[in-house]
Formats: sequence, structure tokens, C-alpha cells
Amino acid sequence: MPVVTVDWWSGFGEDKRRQLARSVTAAVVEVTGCRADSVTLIIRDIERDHWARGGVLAHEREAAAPEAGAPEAAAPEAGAPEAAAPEAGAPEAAAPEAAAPEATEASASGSS
Ligand SMILES: O=C(O)/C=C/C=C(\O)C(=O)O
Repeated sequence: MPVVTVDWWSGFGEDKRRQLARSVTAAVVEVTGCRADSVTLIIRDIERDHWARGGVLAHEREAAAPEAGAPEAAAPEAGAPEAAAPEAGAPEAAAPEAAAPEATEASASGSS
């Protein structure tokens, strides 16, 4: 009975929540092999004044650079703003294969 929680900024509408529910559920089913009706998704809308990164509240960061982080301004259909321009310090941007367990398994099976 997998339970997935997504915390994201308030502003996405019901269509986006429905799309997220379908996509996340499909991904969990694909990965685990469980039934779709056993997957629970909890979506929590967080106001930007209750969200801080790097010690700065998001609404204050947005006020300083409005185009930098608002999902509405960054075409949410295309994915998170970070997906389009990963930050230099993000581990997944630096070496995605290093963190993937499949890479280790593939190497192990290939060498035996
Ligand atoms: O930059 C952050 O700290 C958070 C960004 C969050 C979103 O873009 C979102 O929930 O849509």
C-alpha cells in the first residue's frame, strides 16, 4: 500500500492535481508491480510564505526575482523549473549515474 506525499506550492489547479495523481500512480505501479487502487497520493499545497529554502521564505525570494520560481511563470506542464535548468549544486545534476542502484547492479552482473 504505497503512500506518496507531494508538497508543492499552492497554485496548481485540479487538472494538475489529477494529472499528478495519474502520473505518480502509474510510476508506483510500474516500479512496484502493485495495483493502482492500492496507491495513495497525498497532495499538499503549501503557501510560499510557509516554504523556505536556504533560509529565505519563498515569497520573499520571488519578490526579489519573480520569474525565478513561480510554477505558473515556468510552464508547469513542462515540469519543475529545476528540470529545465538544474542548479549546479544539485547532486542529480552532477552525476546522476553515481546515485543509481541499477548502475551498481548492472556492473556487478556484468563482471560475474
Ligand atoms: O524553490 C523552491 O524552494 C521550491 C520550489 C517549488 C516549486 O516550484 C513548486 O512546488 O512548484
